[in-house]
Amino acid sequence: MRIGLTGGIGSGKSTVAGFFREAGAALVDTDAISRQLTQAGGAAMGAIEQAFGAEFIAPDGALDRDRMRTLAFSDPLAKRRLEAILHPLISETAQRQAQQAQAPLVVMDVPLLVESGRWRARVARVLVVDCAVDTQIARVLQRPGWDRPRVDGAIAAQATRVARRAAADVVLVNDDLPLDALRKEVLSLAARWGCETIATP
Ligand SMILES: CC(C)(COP(=O)(O)OP(=O)(O)OC[C@H]1O[C@@H](n2cnc3c(N)ncnc32)[C@H](O)[C@@H]1O)[C@@H](O)C(=O)NCCC(=O)NCCS
Ligand SMILES: Nc1ncnc2c1ncn2[C@@H]1O[C@H](COP(=O)(O)OP(=O)(O)OP(=O)(O)O)[C@@H](O)[C@H]1O
Repeated sequence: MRIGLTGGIGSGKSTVAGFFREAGAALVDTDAISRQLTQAGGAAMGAIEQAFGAEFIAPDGALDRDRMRTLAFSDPLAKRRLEAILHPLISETAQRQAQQAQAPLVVMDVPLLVESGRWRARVARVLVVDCAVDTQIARVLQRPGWDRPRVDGAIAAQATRVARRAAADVVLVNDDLPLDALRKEVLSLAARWGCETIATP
């Protein structure tokens, strides 16, 4: 069974994905695919340099993520140009990884599942990790390279909580939830969706 895992920036998707992996699910992580495509020599780098110029390439040949983050989360047109390059490549790679996965449950971690029309038909269920915007902001501000305007820009560029929850088959509320309680909820979902949990939930 294939499920889509989504949520706003900093909601806790990667944390939830890690618990699914613990339960024996295979993970397809579109953020990780995007980072591979934009490493030095990555399949998207030629088109990115052509579209944005050499100043967006770091000295090691990878995408200059700090510079692109600043641009993409303040300039919607630039973000769309970047997505036009990356999304078809991310989509193709994610489909291939999902087809090759052997596990009974395949979890596709797609931050933009609700925003982009292409994912819903590919998954049997949509699991949304939801939390308050203030929680998202506090979590993302802990990361190096992020400041308040960038966090606000990223949140504004994503679906609203209401839209995301409307697209959900299951919502995991991840505000003030101890990690162990979150883990238990994920292990029981994994069991429901076909994983024999290896740990006692
Ligand atoms: C703008 C970039 C360079 C910022 O890089 P950075 O290392 O800071 O972030 P990272 O890639 O780890 O993403 C972190 C989070 O940002 C949010 N985010 C990323 N891309 C987007 C986007 N196009 N629109 C809205 N939010 C986004 C997601 O919540 C994601 O989980 C990078 O996110 C990027 O290349 N984005 C375009 C590709 C994309 O749309 N990826 C989403 C996977 S479908
Ligand atoms: N229930 C929780 N209790 C404590 N900390 C949490 C909880 N859930 C998530 N976090 C922390 O919040 C931060 C963001 O979580 P995570 O990286 O899983 O979010 P994400 O949705 O994958 O983010 P992004 O959209 O940027 O990829 C991490 O440092 C994580 O450890």
